Amino acid sequence: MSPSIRLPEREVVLMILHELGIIFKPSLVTAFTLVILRRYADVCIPTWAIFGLTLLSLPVMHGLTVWWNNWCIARKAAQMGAVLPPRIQGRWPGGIDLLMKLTRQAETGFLSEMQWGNMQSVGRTLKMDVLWNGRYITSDASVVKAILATDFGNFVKGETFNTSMRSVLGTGVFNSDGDMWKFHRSMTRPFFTRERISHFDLFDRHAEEAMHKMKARLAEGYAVDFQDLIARFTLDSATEFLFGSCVASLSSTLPYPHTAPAHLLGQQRGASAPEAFARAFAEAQSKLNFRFRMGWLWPWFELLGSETRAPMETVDAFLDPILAAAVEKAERTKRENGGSVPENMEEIEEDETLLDHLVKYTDDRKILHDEVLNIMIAGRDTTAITLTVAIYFLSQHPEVLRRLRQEILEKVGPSRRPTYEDIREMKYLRAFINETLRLYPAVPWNVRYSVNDTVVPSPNPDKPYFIPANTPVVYSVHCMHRREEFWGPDAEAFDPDRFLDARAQRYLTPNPFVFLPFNAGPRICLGQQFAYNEMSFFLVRLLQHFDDVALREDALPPACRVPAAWAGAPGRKGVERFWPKTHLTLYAKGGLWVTMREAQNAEAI
Ligand code: HEM
Repeated sequence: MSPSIRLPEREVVLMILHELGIIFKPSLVTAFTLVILRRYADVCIPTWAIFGLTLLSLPVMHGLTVWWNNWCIARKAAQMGAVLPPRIQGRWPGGIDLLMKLTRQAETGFLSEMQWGNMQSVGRTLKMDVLWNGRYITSDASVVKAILATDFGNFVKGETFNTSMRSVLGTGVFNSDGDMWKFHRSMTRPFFTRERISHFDLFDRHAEEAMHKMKARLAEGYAVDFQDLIARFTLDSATEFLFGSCVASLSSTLPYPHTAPAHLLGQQRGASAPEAFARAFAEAQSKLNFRFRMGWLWPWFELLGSETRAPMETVDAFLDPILAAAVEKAERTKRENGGSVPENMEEIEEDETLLDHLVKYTDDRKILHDEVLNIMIAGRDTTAITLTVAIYFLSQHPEVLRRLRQEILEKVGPSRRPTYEDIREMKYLRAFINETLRLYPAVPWNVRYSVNDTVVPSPNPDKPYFIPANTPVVYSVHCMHRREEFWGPDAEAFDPDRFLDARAQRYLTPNPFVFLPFNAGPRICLGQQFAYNEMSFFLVRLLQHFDDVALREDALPPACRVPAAWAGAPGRKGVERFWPKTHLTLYAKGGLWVTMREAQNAEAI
């Protein structure tokens, strides 16, 4: 067989057969019934009529099924004393125009723009019918609270989500439910103790290298793509934290802006293994996002082979030797100990990495692979994009930068390494990070599937919204974080003080579910404290070295610049100078190119 021929994955074939079965079942039943009637009941039906009725049965039965389903839903809602949320319907059959609009918006629009518009016009929770399938969409904190916490058992990631994500996430913690999820979570949780997550040596080495790299490039007279730089920092930190050996992505050449001379741009061509890994990782996540948007239709786009296979081959080529070495090391240790396994698996030795820890639980390469990859996705891109947006905000708000530096210099001074206690006491720093996470949460959109028929709060306390079993409920933390009723009339403004002044007591304290960058309930982010420490540490180090940040839009390729037509649009769309996009996590289109000024005299701010 020629290597260029791509065949569909077995899973994709099965899904398509299943869908074909659903679509053509009415026609098959009609044809079968008519043939039986003609043959055995002597009913005179000409062949052309059998063909015609079989064809006609397709739209008729489909229409009847949709009508019947809607009728059942309305009846069950009434029985439960509930109502249905407002509905967004397309003009074309099956809401295909909505799907096209969603796709176009994802490509050319501002983050969440279409759904934000829908929610502003019909309400915080709505139902959208795409391809004859209803999905609920919400930015209501009380609904999100029900999904994630109070009615946790009734909302799962679900089989549909699991299947579409499996070729990348496997059955790791992000992509499993029930016992498998509990197993992943319980074997990973002990690793995130305070002692572990405040080992700052690791961050310090990589942060110093990142500063050094940045200074060298700035000295050459070029802007730096901070998104790329920080992704290397988090990749090196994550691999060292997870595997005990870092991939040294910071050691290879940083990208030059597209305007640099050809000989410099040429240096970037052959990507190093870590770079290839990072790129493949991002590509695989983009494919997953596409699948999610397409709903049940996605397998049809992968008839010629899985879209994630190529990027995952690159990812696995990078991961597999690391996993093999860890399993081998664990087996060696076991042999040296006369074949015994540690008695208390929760006990973690001083120099133990997460992978060393995981191999105590299992030597199943697939489980190890999935778990490590999930933690990489969970921990690396989220932290990197939050720091990227943080730097963007520093470039736009010099007064915030000045206050932040002041706090850093007062607390830590111009060169000392910050400690865990320093970071805990730096209130403005925490408020700054929170405000960044509020306006641009790293996971802006998420989804859960209902297990049983259920209800969630609506604006009318006497009439909750009904949600039928097995329905996707898509929740947007990004939209929730911008709602005026949850954050006040200045919800769209960037202002870290809202976490420190009376606004915190007024809005956040009585309703903590309005701020959920790390999720909530039993599936709350395991790495939250690790992330705060890593991000705080990096920001302290950065502002000890630099005292000014300037955004360099001229270094962005023109296609990645914010469209001129957005100027003056309502909300953040009208003011933003970077283009926020999302696959599983958020990213800045084309990167975030900046120049920074080295601090000459840190005491003189
Ligand atoms: C700014 C940084 C971070 C943000 C905004 C963030 C956000 C989130 C969110 C929203 C979820 C829920 C996903 C879902 O259930 O669908 C999550 C889960 C998770 N996060 Fe984080 N995260 C961050 C950093 C980290 C780090 C550094 C690690 C580990 C090194 C980590 C480990 C995890 C894990 C293991 C889960 C899965 C929890 C579960 O499903 O039980 N995260 N995170």
